[in-house]
Amino acid sequence: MLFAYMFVDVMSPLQSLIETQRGWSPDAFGYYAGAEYILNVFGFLILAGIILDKMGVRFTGTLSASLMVAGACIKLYAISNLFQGTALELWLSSWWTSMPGSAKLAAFGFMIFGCGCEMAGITVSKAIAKWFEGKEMALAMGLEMAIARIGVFAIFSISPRLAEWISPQDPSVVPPVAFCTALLFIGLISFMVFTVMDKKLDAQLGAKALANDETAEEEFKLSDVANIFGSRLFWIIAMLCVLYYSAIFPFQRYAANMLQCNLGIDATTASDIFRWFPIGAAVLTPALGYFLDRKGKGATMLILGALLMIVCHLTFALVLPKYPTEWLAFSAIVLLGISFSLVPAALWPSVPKIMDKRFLGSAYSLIFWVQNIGLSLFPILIGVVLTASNPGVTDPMKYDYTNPMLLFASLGVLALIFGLWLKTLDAKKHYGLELPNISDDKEEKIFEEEGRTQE
Ligand SMILES: C[C@H](NC(=O)[C@@H](N)CCCCN)C(=O)O
Repeated sequence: MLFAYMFVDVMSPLQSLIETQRGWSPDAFGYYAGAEYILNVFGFLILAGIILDKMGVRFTGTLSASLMVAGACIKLYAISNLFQGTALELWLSSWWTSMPGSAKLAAFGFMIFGCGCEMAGITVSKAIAKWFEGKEMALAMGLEMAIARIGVFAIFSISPRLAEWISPQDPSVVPPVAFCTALLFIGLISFMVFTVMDKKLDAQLGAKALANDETAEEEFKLSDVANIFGSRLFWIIAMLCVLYYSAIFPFQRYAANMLQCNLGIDATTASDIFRWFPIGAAVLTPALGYFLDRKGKGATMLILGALLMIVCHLTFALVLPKYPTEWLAFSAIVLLGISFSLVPAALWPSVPKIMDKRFLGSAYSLIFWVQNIGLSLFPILIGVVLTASNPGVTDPMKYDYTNPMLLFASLGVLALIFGLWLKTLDAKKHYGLELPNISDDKEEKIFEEEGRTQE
């Protein structure tokens, strides 16, 4: 996942370079960036969940890593000199001319990569749920997410330097993309090593099940997908997820410019403030996972995370324009980082508590699917609101971000409502969302108590 998240953002700091080198306009860049989610939104993710539950973690993980490598290779070829002047490039450039042939083929590669990336995301979640059932599951998920956030932070720092590495006078987008493609190959090999370990775990679990005289797990059926869609709890979690993440990932794209416009600072200073957001989340998510494993309070963490997000986005919308100071922006970014630790740390480990093990893959994939719809639509909506709120503004340093930030804050309010609803339902129906994941202590205590009474 580290290498996948690095590949996702490898081109983000190189927008101006690809514009001068290959003629990608900001619009073309936007279409390319949105391509990551397209096939997922049009149903691939649903299929991915079914494949995961039918074929298992090992097959699906290998398939998803292979898709990521294939997509990355297509994108690398599209932006390389090798592709320039080929018959395919000339043909691709001959229609929808505002989107150069290289951008179209790169977007196609990114679509394939995006299928692999989200498929890998659900596979990893299911694999962690399997490996850490009744143990430090939230800590393991938190560490996995922390590593991914470090990847985002790292690639923002490495990518521009790699672009200048071979020829500082004539920077190119090829070395960073080639570097990340090579990392994805390493990721594929790592997953193959994991499949060997996972086979061993299955053998151990099988032996244990036989020893305990357990019957085989019930098989996944296609009708389970319909059952998930019919579950009110699924929809509450999915809505919370789409509303919360739509105010985070799309915000990430606009954050640096929003800070520049409010504070009148350059892009580097804005990035220097903003980078504390993924780093803060990387540090805190495993710590909160550790807390959740031992103390529980998952639903409360979701509510707190949504509340913090509302405070931060309202600060960016209403307070920062009036009191434009770097410390205020920095404080709000740090608070948002805390929020971005609370919600993911609590959300993903909650899914195995409310969904049956045999269709966990489909449950994750359907939540990702609903989330992907929001992630693909909200950047467009924010762009439209930003343009409509700034008629006649041509200087990109002079945008008024009040309305887009209020829109993000309102997503937080809706996420909060779903969080409160979830907590109320949990209190009534006892799904265990507020309970710790680790039951050993409890069992040991009961055992000790029983031992004492027997004595
Ligand atoms: C675990 C979770 N991942 C997701 O929500 C992914 N569906 C979306 C990743 C988007 C990266 N372009 C997370 O990262 O918290």
